[in-house]
Amino acid sequence: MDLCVIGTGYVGLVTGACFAEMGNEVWCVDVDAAKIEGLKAGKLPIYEPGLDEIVERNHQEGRLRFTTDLGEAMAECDVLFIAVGTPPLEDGSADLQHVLTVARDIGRRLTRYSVVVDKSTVPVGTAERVRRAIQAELDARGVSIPFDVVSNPEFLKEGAAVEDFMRPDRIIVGTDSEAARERMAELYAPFNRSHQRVIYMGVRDAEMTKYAANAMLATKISFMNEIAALCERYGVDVENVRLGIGSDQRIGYHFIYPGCGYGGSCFPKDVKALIAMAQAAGVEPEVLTAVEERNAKQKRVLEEKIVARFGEDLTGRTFGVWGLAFKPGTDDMREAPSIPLIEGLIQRGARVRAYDPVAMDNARRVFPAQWFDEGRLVFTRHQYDALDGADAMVLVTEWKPFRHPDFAAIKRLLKTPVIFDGRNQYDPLQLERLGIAYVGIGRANALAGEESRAVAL
Ligand SMILES: NC(=O)c1ccc[n+]([C@@H]2O[C@H](COP(=O)([O-])OP(=O)(O)OC[C@H]3O[C@@H](n4cnc5c(N)ncnc54)[C@H](O)[C@@H]3O)[C@@H](O)[C@H]2O)c1
Ligand SMILES: O=c1ccn([C@@H]2O[C@H](COP(=O)(O)OP(=O)(O)O[C@H]3O[C@H](CO)[C@@H](O)[C@H](O)[C@H]3O)[C@@H](O)[C@H]2O)c(=O)[nH]1
Repeated sequence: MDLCVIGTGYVGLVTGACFAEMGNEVWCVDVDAAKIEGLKAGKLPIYEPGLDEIVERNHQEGRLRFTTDLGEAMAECDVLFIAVGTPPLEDGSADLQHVLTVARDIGRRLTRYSVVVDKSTVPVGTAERVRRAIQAELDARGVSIPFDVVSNPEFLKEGAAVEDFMRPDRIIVGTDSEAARERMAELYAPFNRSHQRVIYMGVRDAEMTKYAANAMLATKISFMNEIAALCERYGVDVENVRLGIGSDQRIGYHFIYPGCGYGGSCFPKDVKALIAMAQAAGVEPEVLTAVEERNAKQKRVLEEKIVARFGEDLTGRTFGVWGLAFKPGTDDMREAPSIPLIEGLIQRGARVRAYDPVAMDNARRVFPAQWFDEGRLVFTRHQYDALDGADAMVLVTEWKPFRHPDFAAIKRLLKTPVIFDGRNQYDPLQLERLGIAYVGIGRANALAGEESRAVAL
């Protein structure tokens, strides 16, 4: 099939590349000329494991093409994916300006029956707004061309995007049109070889399904982070509790890892957008608000633990931070817990030395240039350089090379052997034996103070 994917970010590029890999002819369109030029020259705008290989192969073989000219792409395609960003507005609701701009652009160029597929995460009712925006342009042109708008939300995770796209748990297709359903069935047929993965439903049902999925996952994480806080007060190791409850199939092991808060471009914004949708509909979003508040607190937890140990004023202290990206496997810094942590430490007078395997270029744009100029924030070439002379190590993102490090080297490099483990990667007892103080999230010794013992007794 001939497809056009509009928006060449994390979702658009993966969608385009994976459909091309399945033998389709794909045009990827973006307004960002530098991104498109880079892609034409074989330079990927994002880090995503395995993506470079399929982009390169399909580009070379002519199935995957890049352009800033939507008209050029639409001349050959009649399935048009919208995969542009839907960032939060001030009030938390989703900003649909890019989606609606694309809809108008499509309406100005439509020449034959086409299926417009909304892959961006959008509030219930957006497909209808997209339909109206396209129709308004057709009316302005004085032409009558049939088209359908389908909701096909994306569920890929960054860091595993290609794998998730190629082997999805499910593919949600929201449409009331038989013609559109047939096109989507044909397009997704290669992904259904082992079993049927497509779930058909109404357009509005599909739009809500995406938000409900992300909100449920965020709820599991915030719930677990609250349990972790309780565990600390009662001298309980939350890691044992996690294993204990995860073994119940009704709960499961996924998304119950406590940590220093969820980040990324999806959970924070989608929970906020769902809260805004609830408020607009007169439904009190009690659970969602709590999920959001717990996460905001959780992003301050590492700083609080550092302050509990070193005091409010961190002048003269240096902290070695491992991991900047919001999760391993990506260079995405959107809503990363490392941001408030580093800002908090530097504002308290500390210096920070940080290392991330792939996100340092993006992270450099997040923090004030002055901090780098003054040496208050240094990005190092190697993970161990970040710890050289630091008062403590802080693990924020659990990249694989951080999971089983050389603790003897860590102890040698640190001024005081203390590890703040924001992802509960390490064994507190092992570190204790090595003479390294350990502070995790919800671990039995996390407070290591009288307060925790007092409550436990
Ligand atoms: N990132 C994820 O893991 C993920 C997963 C599932 C769903 N989503 C959803 O998918 C959507 C896209 O997310 P993303 O992370 O890929 O965003 P992104 O910011 O990485 O990419 C969006 C791209 O759209 C381009 N764009 C903006 N306006 C355009 C226009 N008028 N015409 C053509 N291109 C335009 C931008 O230049 C950018 O390259 C969002 O709604 C998001 O919530 C994201
Ligand atoms: O048990 C867990 C699992 C995740 N996280 C954190 O949650 C955030 C999000 O992680 P993850 O869901 O793996 O990455 P995303 O790429 O943001 O993917 C989510 O958001 C996408 C965009 O909507 C959806 O498509 C995916 O299905 C959904 O998992 C990260 O900060 C993780 O560190 C935890 O703290 N504990």
